[in-house]
Amino acid sequence: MKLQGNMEINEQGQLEIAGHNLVDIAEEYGSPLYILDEEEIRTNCRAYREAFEKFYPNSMTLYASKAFLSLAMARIIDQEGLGLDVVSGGELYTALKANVAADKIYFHGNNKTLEELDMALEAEINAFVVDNRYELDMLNQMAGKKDMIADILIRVTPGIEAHTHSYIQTGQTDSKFGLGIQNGLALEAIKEAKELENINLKGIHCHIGSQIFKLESFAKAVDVMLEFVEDVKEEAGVILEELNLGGGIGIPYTDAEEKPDIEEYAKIVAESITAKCEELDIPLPKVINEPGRSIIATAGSTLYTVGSIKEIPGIRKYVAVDGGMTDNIRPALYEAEYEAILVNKADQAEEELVTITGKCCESGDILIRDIQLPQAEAGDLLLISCTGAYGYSMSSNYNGITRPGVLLLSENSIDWAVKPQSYEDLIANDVVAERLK
Ligand SMILES: Cc1ncc(COP(=O)(O)O)c(C=O)c1O
Ligand SMILES: N[C@@H](CCCC[NH3+])C(=O)O
Repeated sequence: MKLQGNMEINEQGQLEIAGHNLVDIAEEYGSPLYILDEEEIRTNCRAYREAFEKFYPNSMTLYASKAFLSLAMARIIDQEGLGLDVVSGGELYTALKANVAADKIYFHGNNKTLEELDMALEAEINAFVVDNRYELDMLNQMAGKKDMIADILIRVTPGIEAHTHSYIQTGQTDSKFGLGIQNGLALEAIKEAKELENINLKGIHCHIGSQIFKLESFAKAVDVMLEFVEDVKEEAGVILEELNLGGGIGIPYTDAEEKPDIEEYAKIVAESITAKCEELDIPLPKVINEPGRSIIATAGSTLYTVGSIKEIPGIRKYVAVDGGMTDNIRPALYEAEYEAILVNKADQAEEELVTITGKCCESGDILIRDIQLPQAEAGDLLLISCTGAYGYSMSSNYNGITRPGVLLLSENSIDWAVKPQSYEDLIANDVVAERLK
């Protein structure tokens, strides 16, 4: 397994993160456990900030909260000078509770409820990324009642099919998100927005998908989006000042994948915008980008304890751990691949081929199919790397399994970003049971 962030193998052949021995961490905090390497989060944030400052200063990077959000995470993001993209009342609530300034928050979602729109209006967030005509009308009415003007971007689908798993492609015309450029729906919405009294249209947004390795896909999106900006100017007389290009840079989950470079991404985006604006003779827009995965994925890993081991002669050896699809749904949902290491045998030769399974009652609960590891035994500690994005945030209580805690590690501190759930937490909301006693 490639060592990520501040991982190191110590003299006893055990894995450490930010100088903390994970064997000791498991003893003190138990397993399964999500671990976050704070310095790695900050490094990734800085990489975006510095790259855009260098190549396109009129820009803002928002962290896509859906990848992982907690109060501590929101504070780290804020301290590093990034804004936040939220997609629900819950994420907005967390961001506000963490004291993130409202004008650094953008609100996404294809079906924001009226309560959520109201909450965001009251908070005076920077902008709504309006996904459809219904939302546009509701927002206009609600802002009108409050005597407010809602700043918005309109989410459009540029008709680009990014090279990624179909479940996480979002830029194509046949998508539940946004309004199509090619079929004219986006332009119609813009013409309507222009006429609405309580709406201020600042710009447009697109997100072509997630886990994208080909940086040219973003350049393609820039071209389509700016051609649309030009059309909007001609056809509706509206100057769109803000261009939000979404998130999506991939990260290498396995050694076989190569890391797209954040600086290279910013450079490609900046160069394509500058060239296209010059060609179309339109003003340079303010650029927003919203990375999630590439900020938090490599900073996170999951620590498990090995339990049962079953060998089916001539077929497969299953090594089961004390978590599974409840803490990481991505292998089951997207056939996502991961790498792992035996923490307490980190310097030993990888001598057997095994399959890592979880403990859920599902045959599909396999975390890693076919991985070379040192000889595993019950009680060994297994760490799966790069689980920081969409691990905890997509976790569930299936099979009555409690959500593991998220431990934030830095050189000088260890503390819970989120405490582990208890069995009591599982039944805390079962109110009617009282009557059935
Ligand atoms: C609108 C939007 N912005 C940003 C992101 C973050 O994407 P990623 O985590 O791939 O950077 C997503 C998720 O795919 C998204 O849907
Ligand atoms: N949850 C997805 C990506 C995010 C999709 C959000 N638009 C994943 O784990 O890869």
